[in-house]
Amino acid sequence: MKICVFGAGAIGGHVATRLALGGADVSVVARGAHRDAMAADGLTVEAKDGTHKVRPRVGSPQELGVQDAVIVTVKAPALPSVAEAIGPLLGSDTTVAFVMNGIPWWYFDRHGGALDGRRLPEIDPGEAIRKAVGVERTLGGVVYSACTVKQPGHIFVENATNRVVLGEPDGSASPRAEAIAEVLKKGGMGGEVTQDIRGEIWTKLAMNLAFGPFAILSRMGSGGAARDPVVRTAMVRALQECNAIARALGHDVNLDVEKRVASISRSNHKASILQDLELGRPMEVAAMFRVPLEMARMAGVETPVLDLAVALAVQQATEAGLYKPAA
Ligand SMILES: NC(=O)C1=CN([C@@H]2O[C@H](COP(=O)(O)OP(=O)(O)OC[C@H]3O[C@@H](n4cnc5c(N)ncnc54)[C@H](OP(=O)(O)O)[C@@H]3O)[C@@H](O)[C@H]2O)C=CC1
Ligand SMILES: CC(C)(CO)C(=O)C(=O)O
Repeated sequence: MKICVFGAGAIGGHVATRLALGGADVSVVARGAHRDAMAADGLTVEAKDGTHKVRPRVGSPQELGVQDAVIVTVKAPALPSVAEAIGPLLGSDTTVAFVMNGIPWWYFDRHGGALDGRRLPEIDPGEAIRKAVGVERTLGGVVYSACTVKQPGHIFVENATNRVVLGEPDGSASPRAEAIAEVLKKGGMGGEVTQDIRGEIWTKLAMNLAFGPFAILSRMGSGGAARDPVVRTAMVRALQECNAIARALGHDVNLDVEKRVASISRSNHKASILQDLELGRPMEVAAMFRVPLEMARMAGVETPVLDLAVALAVQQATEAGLYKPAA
């Protein structure tokens, strides 16, 4: 199976390595020093199950040509640049899986009900990615793995259990998702296929939406912020509000909020969106914060704690020049 990982940074580098270990013919699209290092010396992944070294092909979409599957693993603000470049990788049967955090551009496609077909212009300005890829090629994806690019060409994986969940926007059984999941499993990463990918998206997003704004406001790792009892109570309420949005949108998400907050309190992890703020990188504010709250309004759900925390966090991101609210 010919698979290209587009945006092979921390997560994409890990996924590309697992796909290569699983026997796929893997290539990567990347940029800068990290791309140059992968082209020169291959990709090294330092994980709990060992250090793995693979040599994916590194090139531009024109050089790599049509693929069986493309896995997109950029941060959400980079999607317009993916839309501009992805064309040469796509043939009539190419599957494109978006394995990213936050609400995806296709969320209301093939959704059914009153909200079916709603567009999310904050996530896909000008519908660039929709026009470039099309929903018929699209698979949703959620990833559980804590990865960083330690140095160009070298990915560090913090946690022992890593998995990717894939699913069709229309909730159907999916041989094309199964095919990718199988290769990931052979490569040593959990690969699962779900018939409720939106429920999976909300389950993961709850962590980003409920903890990310407090990380930005406190400038602390989530564990540090959660040790303050007032902040901890606010986090519990924020998670309850996330549950309520997901349920109002029809997903049987019922996170054990106390358990999740207890687990984040023990962690030293610094939320990725705070890392982006500190490093001056465009922040995934639309996909992780603003659009989910827009969806709460669509579903008629009140989210007072999230509203305040997100409004203050968005101010910080805007002040830093790392997020520009849609006009
Ligand atoms: N890292 C983690 O532990 C986790 C991340 N996620 C999610 O996964 C997604 C990816 O995150 P992560 O891997 O951390 O991000 P990274 O920034 O590490 O990786 C994205 C890579 O894509 C590259 N890129 C962006 N646009 C292009 C382009 N047009 N052409 C070529 N390369 C491009 C970036 O280059 P450049 O650096 O030059 O911008 C970067 O190397 C996000 O949605 C994130 O929230 C989910 C779970 C955990
Ligand atoms: C823990 C979580 C989900 C949110 O803080 C995260 O991993 C991140 O955004 O970095």
